[in-house]
Formats: sequence, C-alpha cells, structure tokens
Amino acid sequence: MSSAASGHNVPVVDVSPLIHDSSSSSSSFSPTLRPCCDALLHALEEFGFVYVTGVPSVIAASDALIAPSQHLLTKQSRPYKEQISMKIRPREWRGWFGVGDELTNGVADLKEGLYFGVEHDASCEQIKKGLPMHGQNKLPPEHDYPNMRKALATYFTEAEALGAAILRGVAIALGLDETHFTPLFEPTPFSLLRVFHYPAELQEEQAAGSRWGVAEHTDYGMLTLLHQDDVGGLEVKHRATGTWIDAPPIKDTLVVNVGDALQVATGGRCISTPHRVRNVSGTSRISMPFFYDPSFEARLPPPPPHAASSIIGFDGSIYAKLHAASEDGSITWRDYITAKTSKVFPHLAVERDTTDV
Ligand SMILES: O=C(O)CCC(=O)C(=O)O
Ligand SMILES: [Fe+2]
Repeated sequence: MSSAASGHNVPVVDVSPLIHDSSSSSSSFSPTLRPCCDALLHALEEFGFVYVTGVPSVIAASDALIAPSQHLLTKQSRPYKEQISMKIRPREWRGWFGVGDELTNGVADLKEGLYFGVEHDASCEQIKKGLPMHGQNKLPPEHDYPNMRKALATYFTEAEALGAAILRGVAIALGLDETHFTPLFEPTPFSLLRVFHYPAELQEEQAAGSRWGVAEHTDYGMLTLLHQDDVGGLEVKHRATGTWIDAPPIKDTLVVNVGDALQVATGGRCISTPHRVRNVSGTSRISMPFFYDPSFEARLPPPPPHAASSIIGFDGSIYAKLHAASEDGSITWRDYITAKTSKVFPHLAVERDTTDV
C-alpha cells in the first residue's frame, strides 16, 4: 500500500535550529529548538524515520560525492570496477561489490555498490593491531576522478556533524543531558558510507515481488543518513498499522532512520524500523546511505530486562546471543557489527570466529 493510500507519511523536520544553536544551557535555547527536538523524537518514535531539511552543506557535500560515484558505477566496465573490488584485502571492508554479492536476509540483493569507511593510515594503531574493517579506502585513479578522496573526507565530516546534532536533539527531547549519547562515539565514530546502484535492467525480477534491490532489514547502528536520487523505491514498515509505506524522494532533504543500537540506547523509545528497496521505475537508481555508528570499541548497554525481546530490533537474535555470551552483560560495537557483516558478505567474513552467532 502506498503512503498516500494508508494516510501515513514519514514527517519532514527542519533541523536548522539544532545546527545553528549550539548553546549548552537549556535556558538559552532558541525558541525554535525545543519544538524541533520534539518533532524529531515524535517521528523516530512513530516511524523510526524522518526527512530532515535545513542541511544545505550536507546536501552539497553529498552531491559532490554522488556525481563521480554514479559515473563510476553506471558508466565504467566491470574490469575497471574490479580494480577496486572489496575482494582485494577483504577484511578492510572497502571497495566495489557487484550485483548479487551482498545478501540481505540470506538472499542476494539486486544492486551493486561502493563501500567506504573512515580513512586509516597504514601507520595508525588500529592497522598495526590488525583490527577488522579498518583500512584505506579504495578509489578509482585520481586522473579519472580528481578530488574524490577529498569529497569523501568532506562528506564524512559533514554527515558526522549532522548525526551528532540529531542525537543531541533526541537527547534533549527525551529530557536527558544533551551529551547523553556522545560517549558512545568516543574516541571517534566508526562511520561507514555506501553508494548503491540499482540497475534499471533488473526491474522485472523485482516487479514480480520475489526479489529486492535490498530485502527487508533494519540498520545495525545508531543513525543512518540517506541521500536518494529522484527515482524512488524505498519502503518503510509503519509500526502501528504493519503496512508498508513509501518514502519517496523529497528535494533538499536527507532521510534519517534509527538503527538497532539507537533503539537499544533509547530503551526502545526510538524504533529501528524494517525497510526495503525495490527499483521498478525503469531507470537506474542511486542512493547513498551513511551510517553514523558508535566507536569500534564502544560498549553498548544491555537491553532493559523488562522489555528485552521487544526492543532489540529486527535481528534481536544476534544481539541477545552476544549479550548472553558476554561476561558483564555489555557488548562492544565491534562484536555486533562484525557478527552482522559476516552474514551479508559471507565470503568476506571479517572475523571468522563470529560467523556462527
Ligand atoms: O538504498 C536505499 O534507499 C536504502 C539502503 C538501505 O536501506 C541500507 O543500505 O541499509
Ligand atoms: Fe537500511
């Protein structure tokens, strides 16, 4: 059912008050700040999704990265893209993957894409320690795509600042200290960026309803910030009615959604909502999700006992098993993300000891 037919639409919230008002005392908040925080929380409680506006610098940074990525994905040959394949140094979890390589819910998605992470220099501590999912981003030759590495760094900076601002707003609306979620991101967020291409030629299989661009899933982390082009195809499950509603493109907005870790961190107030993508438009679709996630070694709180099964998200089984196996009841972000990523690219399992969770 479309959103128009169900009467439910993911709300649009202007978050510019949160970006421009950084005062740390509630008595000096601008008059527009609290309504903005309340609207954000309300959307994340009902839908787990919100469109944010008032973020021109993030949109500009995202446009600067999406243009070369789109060219690379839609215009270059397979051998060209294979030069930067994820299969090269697979534990680093970066580079290009082809249609059918990534599984959601055990089924191959009808999309290809690029994975990027925080840039790690070969001499940094994390690389020396051999941590999984750390490394250098794989980019096409600079003479073909000048400035792409710079555009990537700029987008990480902009998107992380927006993620932090939104979480400050959620904390204020929940009546918590505005820095409540900050420790989870220290010393640095473990952000990931993906650029997806849903080719037009694969639409017939999706129209039949048995295959998906991305099958139903929830996101793992705290917040996802999604730039989608103007094609559409994202669907969100509305908790109250159980219906699937469209989240169509809206100009100058980003779609923001709650992941499993934020659902846990808010005691189930914000919901990590199942969503999926189907491109039956007849044209290629490009999207760019940015995952604003905790630091790699951050400790995630155990779910409150009274509500354990209802707040641990769509893939609560992994979360619950990891908690049960941990000595003090807390798990690290590393535990959760490596267990999850081992399922989506089984042949690239980054920490083999966690694949049987
Ligand atoms: O491509 C999209 O619109 C959404 C992708 C998504 O849900 C994800 O990568 O987690
Ligand atoms: Fe997602």
